[in-house]
Amino acid sequence: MNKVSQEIMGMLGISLVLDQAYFKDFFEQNDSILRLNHYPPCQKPELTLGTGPHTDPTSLTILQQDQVGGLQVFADEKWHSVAHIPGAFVVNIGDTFMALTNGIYKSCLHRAVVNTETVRKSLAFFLCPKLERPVTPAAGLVNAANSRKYPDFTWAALLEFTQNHYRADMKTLVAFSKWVQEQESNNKLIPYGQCWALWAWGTNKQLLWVNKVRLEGDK
Ligand SMILES: O=C(O)CCC(=O)C(=O)O
Ligand SMILES: [Fe+2]
Repeated sequence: MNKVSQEIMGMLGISLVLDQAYFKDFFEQNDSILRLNHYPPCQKPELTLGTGPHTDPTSLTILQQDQVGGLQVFADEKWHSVAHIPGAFVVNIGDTFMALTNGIYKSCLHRAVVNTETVRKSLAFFLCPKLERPVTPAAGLVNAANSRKYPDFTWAALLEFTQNHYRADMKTLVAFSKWVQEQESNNKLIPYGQCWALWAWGTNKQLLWVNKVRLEGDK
C-alpha cells in the first residue's frame, strides 16, 4: 500500500507541474494508518449511517470494499453509489493533501450506508505525513491567483483535533484551521519585559487587563 501510494504521489506531483519527487519525498517517511471497517446489517438502514458524510482528514485513501457495496460519493449535488469492481481500489484525496496543494486538489465528500441483509467490510489505507512534519503548501502553488488557504499545521495536530475535538465531516479543514489560529493566539503569551511595561502603563491608565493579550505586530 505504501508503495502504491508513493507511485500515486509521483503522478500527483507531475499533474501540478511540481517535481515528480516532490510529494514522494514528503511522504517517504510517513505515519500512515490501516483500518478495517465492519458494518453489521441493520433492520432500518434508512435511519442509520454506517459512516456519516465526511472527507478523510488524511492525505490519500486507498480503499478496498467488498462485493456488498455501500460506499457513496457526493458529486453534482447528489449521492452516487461507488460500484465494487473486483481487483480495483477506490482512491480519494483527503484534507491534508488539499492543504498541501493549497486547495487545488479537493478532498472528496463520501459516506458508507448499511443494508438489512449482509455484513459489509472495507479495508482502508490512509496515507499520512510524519506526525510532526509541517504541512505547508508547495511554494509554486501559492500565488496572486491562488492565495494561501490554510495555516501551517502538523498531522499530529489534525489527528488530535479529529479524535478529541471534532468528528470529521465535510467542514473539518475549515473548522481545524480556525482552531489552529485560536490555539496560536491563546498560546501567545506576552514576553515578560513587555508585560511589565504594559502593567506599569496600565496602572497609570487603569488598564490592568494584560493577561493573554495578543499584541498587535507580535508575530
Ligand atoms: O467503508 C467504506 O466504504 C468507507 C469508509 C470510510 O469512509 C472511512 O473509513 O473513512
Ligand atoms: Fe472516509
